[in-house]
Amino acid sequence: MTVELYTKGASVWVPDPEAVWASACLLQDLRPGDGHLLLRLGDGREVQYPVSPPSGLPPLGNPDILEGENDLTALSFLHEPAVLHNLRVRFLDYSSIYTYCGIVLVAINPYEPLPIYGEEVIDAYSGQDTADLEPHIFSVAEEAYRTMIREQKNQSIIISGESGSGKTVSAKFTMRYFAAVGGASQQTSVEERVLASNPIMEAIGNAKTTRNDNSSRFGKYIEIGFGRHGDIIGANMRTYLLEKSRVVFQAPEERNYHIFYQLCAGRELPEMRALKLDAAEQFRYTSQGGEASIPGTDDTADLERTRSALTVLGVGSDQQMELFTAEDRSLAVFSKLLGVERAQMAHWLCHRRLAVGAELLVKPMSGRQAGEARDALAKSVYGQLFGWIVRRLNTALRAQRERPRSVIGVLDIYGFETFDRNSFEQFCINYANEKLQQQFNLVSPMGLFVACISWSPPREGGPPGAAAVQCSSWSIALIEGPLGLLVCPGVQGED
Ligand SMILES: Nc1ncnc2c1ncn2[C@@H]1O[C@H](COP(=O)(O)OP(=O)(O)OP(=O)(O)O)[C@@H](O)[C@H]1O
Repeated sequence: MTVELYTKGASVWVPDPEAVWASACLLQDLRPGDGHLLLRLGDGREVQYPVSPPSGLPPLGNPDILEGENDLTALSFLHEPAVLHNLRVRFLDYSSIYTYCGIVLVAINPYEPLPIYGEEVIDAYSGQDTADLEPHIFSVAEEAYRTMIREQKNQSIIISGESGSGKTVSAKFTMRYFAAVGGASQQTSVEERVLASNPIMEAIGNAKTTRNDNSSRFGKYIEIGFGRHGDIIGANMRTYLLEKSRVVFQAPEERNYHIFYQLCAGRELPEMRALKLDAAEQFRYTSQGGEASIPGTDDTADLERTRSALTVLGVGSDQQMELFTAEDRSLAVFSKLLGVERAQMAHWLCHRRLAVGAELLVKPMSGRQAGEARDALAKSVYGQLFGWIVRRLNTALRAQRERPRSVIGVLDIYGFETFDRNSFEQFCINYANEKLQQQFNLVSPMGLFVACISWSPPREGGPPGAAAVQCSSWSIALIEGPLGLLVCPGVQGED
């Protein structure tokens, strides 16, 4: 900070226990040798604020004319209070959840449906220069689409943020956008199939956590393939790091994967009776979290949604039943469903084989060891099923007529709940450079970034987003180079 800027009338930000940062006005110039600033706070109080120039000075406020700027990089002073204040003004005063930060789009989770994703909005962004339009997730999608068409180069959109911040919803909106702008020229059902993959992946890979009722418990990278006319001709999905431990253990107030509750809820349907299921409360693997149902969620209706999406993707009802017949609490039913002899299953769940020299010994396991073996089997079966479904979806989504000319990849990545500047930079290095470039083999790995932000947990009854821009534990990562500045939530905490 330049000491000369601390003149009478200038505004500064000072730490505040309530509001995190409070604006204050300088009542006199800072003179050489001064050990404090004379400030007037927002409530009218005059205070002497200790300083130690040149480095120990409070951050300067931006000129009023820049209040609510739609691009953070346009601010004269870019620091934590300036960023938080600007996002807060945009969110609370302008009802804008989106703000640019150079090539990064910052998205605040509104936690309520907004009327800003309809077809008329897609039309407004389609074919437009995004610099002329308000920040929006569609502007990121449009930018990727236009650049891909113009430069015939693959593009990528990286969506990151903490759990519950809105990554999956943002990724879905980008796909909806591509389906709308890339589907009109040819009457193809590819875009329908791309969208149909969402409910299926949510059923088998999402679960209720204490932070998010519909939390994706796996990383997802979806590549949409476009033909020479810019139309969607196929898609491919890669998943990684599925949280398999959830299959056998859930923390209080959390659930196992949605599909289990959907199947239990639909157990009375004629076609489901063969599964011989009970209520979810009756099974160890679906009841450890306590509450088996989620207010506002109808598991039976969701089962229908999952099944019709499977049908759209060409998984017939017989095959669907094969998928669902994976587990049951009763050994007899379980063995029958898996097609394994019951006595053998019982034996090998309770015994293990040891090689001692040239001899093979069969030893009984303790109760704990047998429980662990059962859990390991359950996790493995679920992991295999998950992989099978992803492969099956990819077959249904694969481009049929021609090889895609170019692709847009959307990476929806979770698990950075406590990332600070260093770990975020590490994330960028790992995912933006190495993984995207080498593993995903993208031509243009430094794509567009969407940073989703929210507060955690959402505050009941509070004004949406208010806490988001006040949370003291947030950190700001200043990333040099093409990323510009990214605002990311720091460790969990409420104001
Ligand atoms: N743009 C939005 N408009 C309305 N509601 C939203 C929006 N984004 C997120 N939400 C709400 O927030 C919830 C959590 O969002 P989402 O599931 O996308 O988070 P996430 O970052 O993918 O979390 P996780 O990492 O746990 O999967 C959604 O179920 C939805 O209710």
